[in-house]
Amino acid sequence: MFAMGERAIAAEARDLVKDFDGKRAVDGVSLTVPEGSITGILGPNGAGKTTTLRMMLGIIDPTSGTRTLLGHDRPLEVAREVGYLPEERGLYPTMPASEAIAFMGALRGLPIAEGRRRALQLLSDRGHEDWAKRPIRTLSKGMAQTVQLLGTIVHRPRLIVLDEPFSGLDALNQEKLEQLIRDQAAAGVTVIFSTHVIAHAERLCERVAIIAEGRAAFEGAVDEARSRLRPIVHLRTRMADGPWRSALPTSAKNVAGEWRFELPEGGPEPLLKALLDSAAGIETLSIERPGLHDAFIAIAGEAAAREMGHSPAEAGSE
Ligand SMILES: Nc1ncnc2c1ncn2[C@@H]1O[C@H](COP(=O)(O)OP(=O)(O)OP(=O)(O)O)[C@@H](O)[C@H]1O
Repeated sequence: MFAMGERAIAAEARDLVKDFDGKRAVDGVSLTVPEGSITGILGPNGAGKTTTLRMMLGIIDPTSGTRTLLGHDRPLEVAREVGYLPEERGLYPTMPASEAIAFMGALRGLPIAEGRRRALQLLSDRGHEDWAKRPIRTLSKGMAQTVQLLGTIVHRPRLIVLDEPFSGLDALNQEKLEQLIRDQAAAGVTVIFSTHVIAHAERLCERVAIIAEGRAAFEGAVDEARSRLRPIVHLRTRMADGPWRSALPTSAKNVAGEWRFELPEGGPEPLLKALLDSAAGIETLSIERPGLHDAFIAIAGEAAAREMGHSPAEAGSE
């Protein structure tokens, strides 16, 4: 394993390409995942997120490009140290929940007796001890998904890869999942997850890869994506007009009485001085840092953003 600055790298992809039947599904995606970080792969449906994750895990081979997982360039060699929640959820319907968790651990080399012990612990830590004996088919979809998620971490992997883990969960369970992801990262586990909901990535991720039409439009720190955009000024004044207007950039737009514009390079002081000198009467003034959603639009374009479930309301009902 090599380092990025002072940090070890848990996973890395370089120029991954995947063709299916002559059609390019992934077109040169690169990704650097520092150990212990939470990294999001963001993009609309069909962008190539699942295919990228499968290549990184070694489930499929890339047409070209390279990847390393926990220092190995044959990812399956480290399968026991990896947890994977695939997009297609599925557990044996007749298996009791605790058995399903232990079984998933056994598939990754955890002795079944230890798996059973940990399964009960994982369930009771979350107040779900009553689920333990219930066959999967008697659980709701969200409950079954939680069980599958616990099965993904029962063998205490160093790296977990979650494909669209939030979809199918209600708002409360999405929040619990966010906490689980944070707890895992705090314990030193590296987390990679894919999503088409920007809000989850914004709240959780240190780094993101924005994928649109198979290409990585951006890969790096969330802060770096956001800092590509200038802060936005919102201003309301009592006076509709006055000499202060010449301090506004020409691109300023007035939306229902409120001026909106990018903070000029020179910072807010010249504007503030002009407003005060000409007694514009400031009613409201705010300078907002753009969010990841604004950065996503700037990087991947309006069309890709429209395909994403980006509003908080949508994020809650995914
Ligand atoms: N096994 C396959 N054979 C043929 N085409 C495939 C295969 N797997 C994926 N594709 C195609 O590759 C493209 C990217 O799919 P992928 O599942 O990676 O996207 P995604 O971003 O994960 O989207 P979603 O969230 O909808 O799964 C799509 O056009 C898909 O139809």
